[in-house]
Amino acid sequence: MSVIYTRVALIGLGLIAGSMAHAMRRAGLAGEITGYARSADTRAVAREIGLCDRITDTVAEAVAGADLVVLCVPVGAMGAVAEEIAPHLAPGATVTDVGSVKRDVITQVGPHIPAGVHFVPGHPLAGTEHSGPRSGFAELFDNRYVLLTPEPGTDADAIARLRALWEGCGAKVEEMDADHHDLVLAVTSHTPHLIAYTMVGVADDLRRVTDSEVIKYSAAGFRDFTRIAASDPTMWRDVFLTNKDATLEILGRFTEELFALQRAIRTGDGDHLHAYFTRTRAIRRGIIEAGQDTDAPDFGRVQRKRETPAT
Ligand SMILES: NC(=O)c1ccc[n+]([C@@H]2O[C@H](COP(=O)([O-])OP(=O)(O)OC[C@H]3O[C@@H](n4cnc5c(N)ncnc54)[C@H](O)[C@@H]3O)[C@@H](O)[C@H]2O)c1
Ligand SMILES: O=C(O)C(=O)C[C@]1(C(=O)O)C=C[C@@H](O)C=C1
Repeated sequence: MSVIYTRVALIGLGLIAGSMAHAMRRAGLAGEITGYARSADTRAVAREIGLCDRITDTVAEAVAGADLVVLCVPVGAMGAVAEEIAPHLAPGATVTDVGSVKRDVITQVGPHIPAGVHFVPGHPLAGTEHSGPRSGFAELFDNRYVLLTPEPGTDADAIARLRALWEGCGAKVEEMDADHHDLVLAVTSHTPHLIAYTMVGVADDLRRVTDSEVIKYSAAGFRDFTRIAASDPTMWRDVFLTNKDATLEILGRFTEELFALQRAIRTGDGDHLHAYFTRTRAIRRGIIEAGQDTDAPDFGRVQRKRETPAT
C-alpha cells in the first residue's frame, strides 16, 4: 500500500495510538509518524519501544507540518488538547479523533479548529481492557468497524483520505450521524460496560461473605465481566460523563426489563422467563444465520436507516 499522509501526529500514546502506529507501519501508510503524550514517563516508554519515528516533548513540535493529527486522549481531555494544538496546525491538515463518544467531542473540539483545517471525528470499534503505550498491536483494527461522524459540509476529500487510512489499517469504515452514533454505542458498548462494572462490584462485595468463592468458582460469563471491568477508569469515567443522556436512556430501559424479570422470578412466572430467553436466543441465531460478524452489530443497517428520507 502507498503513503496516504506525509506526516501523522498521534497525541496521547496509549492503546489506540500505539495500535494505529503499528497498523500504519505494517501497511506503509505514513511518511513519518510523530507522537506526543502529556506524561514524561509515557514519552520515555514510547521512545524506548520505538513506537513512532519521533516522540516530541511538546505538542507543538508533534503537530508541526503534520497533514493528519489524531487525538487519542480520553474523551474529557479532547477540548483542552484541541485548544493547545490549534495555533500549530498546518493549513489543509485534517484533525481526527478516536474518542468513544462523538457529539461531545465535536462540541469540545470543533470551535478550536482553524479555518482551512478539516475536522473528521472518528471511532474505531475495537479495543481491549489494556492501556498505555506498550498495549498497542497492529492487528487491533483488522476487520473491525471504524465509524466516521463528520458534520454536514465537511470536505469530501478529507473524509475519503481518512477512510483510506483506516481501510489500510485493516478496518471497515462507515459514516454515521454523531447523535445516532452515541445512541447506538450506548446500547452496544457503554451500558454493557456499566453493567459489567456493577456486576463485578457486587461480586466483590459478596466476596467478603463467601471467602473468595466468587473468584475461585467464577464461570466463563463472570470472567468476561471481570475483563471488561478491568478497563481504564479514566476513559470510562469520561465516556459516561460525556454520553450522559443516551446512557441514561438505555439504562432506564434496562432497569425496567430487569424489574420485569425480577418479578417473574419472584412470582414463579416461568413462561415469562422462557419467552424472554427464547426471544434473545433468536437474535443471536439470526445474526449467525445472516452470516454477519458475530463480534459486531450491523452498522450497515444503521447507516441505511439514516439515509432513508424522513417522511
Ligand atoms: N480502549 C479502548 O477499548 C478504546 C476503543 C476505542 C476508542 N477508545 C478511545 O480512544 C481514546 C484513547 O483510549 P486508549 O484506550 O488508547 O487510552 P490509553 O489510556 O491507553 O491512552 C491514553 C493516552 O492519553 C494520554 N493523555 C491523557 N490525558 C492527556 C492530555 N490531557 N494530554 C495529552 N495526553 C493525555 C495518556 O497519558 C495516555 O498516553 C479514548 O478517547 C477512548 O475513548 C478506546
Ligand atoms: O473489547 C473490549 O475490550 C472493548 O470493550 C472494546 C470497545 C467495545 O467494544 O465496547 C470499548 C470501547 C470502545 O469505544 C470501542 C470498543
